[in-house]
Amino acid sequence: MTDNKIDSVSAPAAVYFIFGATGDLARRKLFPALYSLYREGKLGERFAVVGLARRPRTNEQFRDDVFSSIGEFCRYKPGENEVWSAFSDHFTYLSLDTGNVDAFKQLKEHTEQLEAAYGIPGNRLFYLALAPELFGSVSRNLRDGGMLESSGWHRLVIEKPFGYDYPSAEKLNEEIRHVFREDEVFRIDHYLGKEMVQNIEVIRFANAFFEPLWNKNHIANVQITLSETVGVEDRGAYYNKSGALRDMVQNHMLQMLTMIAMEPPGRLDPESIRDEKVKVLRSVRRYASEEEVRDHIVRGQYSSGSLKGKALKGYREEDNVDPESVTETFFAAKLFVENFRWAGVPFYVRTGKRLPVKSTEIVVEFKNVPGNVLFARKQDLQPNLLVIRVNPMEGIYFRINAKAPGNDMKIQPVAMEFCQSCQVGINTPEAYERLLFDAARGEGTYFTRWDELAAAWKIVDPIAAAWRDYAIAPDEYPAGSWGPEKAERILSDDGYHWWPVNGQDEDHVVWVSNTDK
Ligand SMILES: NC(=O)C1=CN([C@@H]2O[C@H](COP(=O)(O)OP(=O)(O)OC[C@H]3O[C@@H](n4cnc5c(N)ncnc54)[C@H](OP(=O)(O)O)[C@@H]3O)[C@@H](O)[C@H]2O)C=CC1
Ligand SMILES: O=C1O[C@H](COP(=O)(O)O)[C@@H](O)[C@H](O)[C@H]1O
Repeated sequence: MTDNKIDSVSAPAAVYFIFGATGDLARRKLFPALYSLYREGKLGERFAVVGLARRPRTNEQFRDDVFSSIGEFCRYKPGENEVWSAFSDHFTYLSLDTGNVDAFKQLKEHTEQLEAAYGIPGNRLFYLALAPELFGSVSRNLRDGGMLESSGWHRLVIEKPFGYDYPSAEKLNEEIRHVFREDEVFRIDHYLGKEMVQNIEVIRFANAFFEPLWNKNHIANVQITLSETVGVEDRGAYYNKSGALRDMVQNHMLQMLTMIAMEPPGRLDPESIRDEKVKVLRSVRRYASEEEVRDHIVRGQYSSGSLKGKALKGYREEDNVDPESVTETFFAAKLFVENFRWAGVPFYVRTGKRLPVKSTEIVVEFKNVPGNVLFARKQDLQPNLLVIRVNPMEGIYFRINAKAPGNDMKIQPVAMEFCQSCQVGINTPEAYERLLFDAARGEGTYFTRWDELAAAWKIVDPIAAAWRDYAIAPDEYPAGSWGPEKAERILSDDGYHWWPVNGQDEDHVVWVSNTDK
């Protein structure tokens, strides 16, 4: 087995095994990502893709599935042309039950033929687009079926959710680690693949004027919003067991928080960056008592309401959801990173389904200057904001105070904006594309290391336990609203408010943005 060296130019020759090839994730994200990488020349020609699932498919049927998935979800559209034909030739399908070791032996033979045909030196990437309960048995059968005996590298890419709580995550991790080394495991958090989340470290560490201000002396609070307009769609059965805390907070929200709060790493390599992120997670204040949880956390569930004039049903009426469910579809919290840099600075986070807009934004609110000394109209002074727009708009927005044109010394907030999506638009690589490419070239920075996951569960578990033990049920909010009223209160008690996202609620703040005009 060779080392997991990073190839920075293009993906090395490899076989990609897509377990769960007939499923939703493969169809919506993985096949389109592979096609985009191919179209951009990042896969080269020395690769093969093997689709694996239980239901029978011929190679032709499988290629047809891939074709329609790409047509629907990829930013490059496949025509019935030479490019498509050359690409699809790389795809084959094998019907396999992950519990059957003999099927893996058959897979080994199939793989060796492909490797000989394409000149692939035994590099194998296993993408598990499967329910997590199957991760352990797949890992074992890959080993017992001889799939890890090739001379190249072996990488295991796994999806969230990684466990239901810390003990189950630890058990899952042990099962995987019996077979794969930590540096061979790539745990996906697709938020880490988003352009603007990756941009945070550049904004912070490549600009002279942010880092000196990036601390408790100058930052009043940080707000992280990940709002969705969708409900639970057809994922009621999964979501009802998970809820917003496990579905979004344990992973995406805490990952964004760590990117904002981490110390500059000694070097920009995966381990140094992830070392710093783990330190942040370990410094997050843990809430466990009933009082702490009630005071700092908001748990909500949407009831019937409306959005853009469309009537929407409540969560409990959704398919495959228990009509008496106490699962939260909204989560907000006031968190603290208890270290020297951030002592006393609140990090307000909120995420929810059936909110008014689809938006992920991070707002860093700076402390105000002592306005009453120089400026008569103190109320004109608005705090400086740095807004990182993650999704769906991508860009950076910096709000400063300037003199309003005219004879009076009147102050108005103005915006300086870099709208990345206006410039590169739909060509921005999608998160899965970037992460698949990173995994194929052994670049682990934007994957979650086990100790990060463990630390995140240790923040989330006591909250879930307090909700259960003290019967803290979610507060209702009408679909299409910004969550329970208490979500405003956790800020207003401190003299703050949520800054509007996506230029919503314009009377709250002068939000002069080129993209919003
Ligand atoms: N869909 C999404 O957008 C996202 C999904 N995820 C995660 O990705 C994983 C896959 O999700 P998703 O694609 O939605 O799930 P689906 O239920 O759509 O697909 C599951 C896949 O697993 C295959 N499968 C199930 N049991 C076996 C088995 N014993 N042996 C071989 N194949 C099996 C199914 O095929 P068959 O029945 O033919 O065997 C199917 O291809 C999950 O962990 C999910 O949480 C994470 C983020 C987003
Ligand atoms: O992981 C998940 O993320 C999506 C939101 O992702 P985005 O990239 O569209 O913002 C969420 O809808 C889903 O519930 C969750 O499992």
